[in-house]
Amino acid sequence: QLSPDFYDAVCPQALPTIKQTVEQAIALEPRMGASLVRLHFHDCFVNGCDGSILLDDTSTFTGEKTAGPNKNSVRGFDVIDQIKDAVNDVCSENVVSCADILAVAARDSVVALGGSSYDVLVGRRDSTTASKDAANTSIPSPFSDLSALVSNFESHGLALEDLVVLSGAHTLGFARCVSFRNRIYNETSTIDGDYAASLQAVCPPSGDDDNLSQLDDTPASFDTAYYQDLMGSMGLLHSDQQLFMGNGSAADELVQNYGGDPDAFSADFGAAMIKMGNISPLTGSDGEIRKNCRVVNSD
Ligand code: HEM
Ligand SMILES: [Ca+2]
Repeated sequence: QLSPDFYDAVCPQALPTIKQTVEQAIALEPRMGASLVRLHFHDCFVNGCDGSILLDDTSTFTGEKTAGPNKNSVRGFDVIDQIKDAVNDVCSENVVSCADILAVAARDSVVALGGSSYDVLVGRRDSTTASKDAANTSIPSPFSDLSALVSNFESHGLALEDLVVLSGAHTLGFARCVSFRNRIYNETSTIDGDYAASLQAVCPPSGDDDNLSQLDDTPASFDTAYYQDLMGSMGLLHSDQQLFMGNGSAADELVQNYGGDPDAFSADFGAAMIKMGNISPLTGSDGEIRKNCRVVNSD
């Protein structure tokens, strides 16, 4: 039901406007591209790509922002507000959904940081609700083993191939010390020693939980360094290194393939993002087009 030209008739300026705002934000801070890609992922994995992650908590409503995987971690909400304001100006406030803004902003971020473009499918509508519980249970944990990661992705209709290529999003951005502390102190058999030592310098055994480390060697370039890092036992997260354990598994082969084939990675990444973006969208008369991405419409 989603289509690449949903806005062509109703607001031809929608997609160019989103792109322009994304490019401005990334010019100010390259990491914002990573943060926007992740927002779309954390939206889609919680009851589908319906903009639920964008709803603010209120005194009577608890949304997804304070769920474990999101709290003190997901970012980019101000940029989504800027984009929404800009499309509300060129279209009308009830035309472009927040869920579509997330999908398009993710694509534009990938492209701005050097990835290949793909046609985003649009026409999603926004939820009128959100689920902190679902956010806690549906988003994969960085402490999971491969089998749990595969099961999680399968529960969202995604296969091992999708898991490996979508994890390639970790070619961008950063993680906090709390997300990789156990790996750098307790997983000595699967981590490069010099790499672990360099990380221990920014992430002490306790405290400094929010200190950051880049997820791959080139956190502002959409490239294959992530896969090369995995092959060198330099995956930052436990879940990253689970994709390459050097035992000739199907996951290992996919990592090896992408590590040596940037074109295949870029092409397959785009296809997998489209697949992820198709998870349970609201369409037709379901949901609404939010006027403000942070709150459900009042009328
Ligand atoms: C396979 C399971 C995955 C796990 C366990 C996982 C886990 C994580 C964790 C723990 C962080 C760092 C958060 C923090 O420390 O604050 C992170 C960052 C990130 N993740 Fe994932 N992730 C997964 C898959 C994905 C996918 C599928 C995408 C997008 C398609 C994605 C995109 C990102 C990006 C871009 C960042 C950096 C964000 C920034 O710098 O603001 N991740 N991920
Ligand atoms: Ca990179």
